[in-house]
Amino acid sequence: MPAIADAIILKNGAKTFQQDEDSPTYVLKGVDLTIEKGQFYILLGPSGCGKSTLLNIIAGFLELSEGNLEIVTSNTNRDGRGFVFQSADSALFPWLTVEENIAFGLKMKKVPTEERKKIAEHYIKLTGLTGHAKKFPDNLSGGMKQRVQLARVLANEPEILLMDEPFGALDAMTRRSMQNELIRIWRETNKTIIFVTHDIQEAIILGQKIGIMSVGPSSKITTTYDVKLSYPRDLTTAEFNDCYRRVQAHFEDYGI
Ligand SMILES: Nc1ncnc2c1ncn2[C@@H]1O[C@H](COP(=O)(O)OP(=O)(O)OP(=O)(O)O)[C@@H](O)[C@H]1O
Repeated sequence: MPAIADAIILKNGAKTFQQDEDSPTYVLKGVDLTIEKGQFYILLGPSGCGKSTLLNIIAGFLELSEGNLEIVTSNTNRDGRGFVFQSADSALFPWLTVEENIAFGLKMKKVPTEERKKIAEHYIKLTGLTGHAKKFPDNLSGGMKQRVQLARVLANEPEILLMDEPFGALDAMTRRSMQNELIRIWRETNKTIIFVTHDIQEAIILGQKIGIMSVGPSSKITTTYDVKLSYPRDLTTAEFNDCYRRVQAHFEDYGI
């Protein structure tokens, strides 16, 4: 048995949305991907290349047109995967408080009230929401709303977190602090994370491994890049800049 188990293995994955079988347009084609358990993996690529499509396939929201996807979790249903959307506004229920939003999935699973409360409290603390439990989403900042969304996903105890540009709509300072928070939470929970972004700096701040996608159509992961820098990562160092240049060079090869 390998020391580190694989969590996600995709072989020769392809996706086409076109119904016309004679001339299918492939959004994704020939995608190979292996993500280890506990790894922080970044899917990095230009706008429209198919990052969200690939993440949605891994989430089980979309079917592959070709290829084979293996998700290895001890949980056999979709609960093994938790999805954090780009917009917390559309993901949260505005008529529920922070703690009710976080406990919502548990309520649906008929977890007893006391246990629900305990679990919600734990994730409120973990995501830095202490003191905000009784507030409604409309009374929270964008960063706080994303914390609630993350807490709600974590409360369902997924082994794999799938995050689709979750900080894309935040201002630069909030975004930086959320990146730091996410690294802390990842290290405390040992989750496998797949994080989609088109921002090279964000990819290097967060990821252990970066899967670089080519421009679509027929996009695939052309290169994987191991980021060897220790956490927390310092953007001002020569090592960080060197890493940035190397990743950027992959895109320059494609004229982006
Ligand atoms: N349901 C769909 N039906 C038809 N085409 C789709 C559908 N979903 C996505 N596409 C197309 O697939 C391509 C990839 O879209 P996708 O949203 O996955 O890219 P992305 O890399 O996540 O983009 P962005 O960074 O802008 O969010 C786009 O050309 C898009 O128009």
